[in-house]
Amino acid sequence: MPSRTGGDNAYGHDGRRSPAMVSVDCPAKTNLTLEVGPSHAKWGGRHELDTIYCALDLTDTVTACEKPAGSGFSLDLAGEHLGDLASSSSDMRRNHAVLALFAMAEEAGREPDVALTIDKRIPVGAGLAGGSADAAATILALNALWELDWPLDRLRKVAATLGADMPFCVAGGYARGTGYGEVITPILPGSDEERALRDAGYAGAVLVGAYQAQLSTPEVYAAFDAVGAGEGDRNHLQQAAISLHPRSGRAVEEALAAGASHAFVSGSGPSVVAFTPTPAIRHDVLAAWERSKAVDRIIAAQAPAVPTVSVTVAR
Ligand SMILES: C[C@](O)(CO)[C@H](O)COP(=O)(O)OP(=O)(O)OC[C@H]1O[C@@H](n2ccc(N)nc2=O)[C@H](O)[C@@H]1O
Ligand SMILES: Nc1ncnc2c1ncn2[C@@H]1O[C@H](COP(=O)(O)OP(=O)(O)OP(=O)(O)O)[C@@H](O)[C@H]1O
Repeated sequence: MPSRTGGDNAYGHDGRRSPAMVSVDCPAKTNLTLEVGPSHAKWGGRHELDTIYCALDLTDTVTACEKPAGSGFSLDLAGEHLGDLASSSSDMRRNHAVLALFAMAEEAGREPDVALTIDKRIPVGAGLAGGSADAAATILALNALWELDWPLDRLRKVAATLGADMPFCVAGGYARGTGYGEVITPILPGSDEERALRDAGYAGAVLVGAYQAQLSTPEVYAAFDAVGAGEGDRNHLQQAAISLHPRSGRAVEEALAAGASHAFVSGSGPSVVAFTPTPAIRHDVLAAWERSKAVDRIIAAQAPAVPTVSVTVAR
């Protein structure tokens, strides 16, 4: 579940002040397992999935503020690594955060008069669901800004109209995803399944190996249709991603050789995630990647993580 600061009494009932600004830190995701089945026309050609999602505390921050009635939306992007979002041809109206604003406005019967800012830290086009995290953050921010107080299920329904990963990103943590990835069964803290994931080493410190290069998710699924899953791969898209971006394969091998308890291509790639159970192993994975230049950038994170919602009330 998303956590919330600003105090339960800050807004929401008669006599209390309304939110003026809402900021949401939304985690990136990876897939601890990703089984890919056949594609279906009814899902626009998307493939059947059975996956265990895991959120990482590598976050983007989305801030939403009310604008004057009739003034429309605005979007500001900040960050050192904006990938293809930085290009002048990048259309703001196709940004996942803006699509989420439109979807929420329609569902709530409101005008999208909102100023959005995104502080981007999640690498773009990296298999880390950065765009989905921004959309999920926007949905959570508007739920608070507009004092909708919709339950998670309703927020997830809006998210599912926008993309496969988005319903997971709304609450993060660990969860099983089925359907085309949008049917979410949470794996709750303290449950047997959660303990099993932790015992298997899927918790704690991770290193994310990131790249300047992006991979297109549809192209990776198309490559999967051609090459299939690699033998023994828990991520069925790994072989396809590596066929398009061989450096990811080298980074996985080096992390495993350096002692990572798990190392794999994240989702559709090209990023690589390595679980590092001890400081010594973490040091060795870092050293291996730095020496070989198998990745362009190394980001430290923790797993799992949940979104946080911070509300500032009007003065
Ligand atoms: C690779 C993953 O990140 C793993 O969690 C997701 O499956 C992709 O999630 P996403 O980027 O939110 O995907 P969407 O935006 O819904 O779909 C983008 C494209 O990816 C492919 N796609 C996506 C999901 C899915 N179950 N099967 C697919 O084949 C389709 O070509 C689709 O047109
Ligand atoms: N807010 C956003 N952040 C990142 N990418 C965005 C955003 N809005 C639109 N996009 C577009 O979406 C494409 C995929 O970006 P994203 O970072 O979500 O990839 P990804 O992590 O590989 O996605 P996934 O793992 O969910 O398939 C990019 O080419 C980018 O232009």
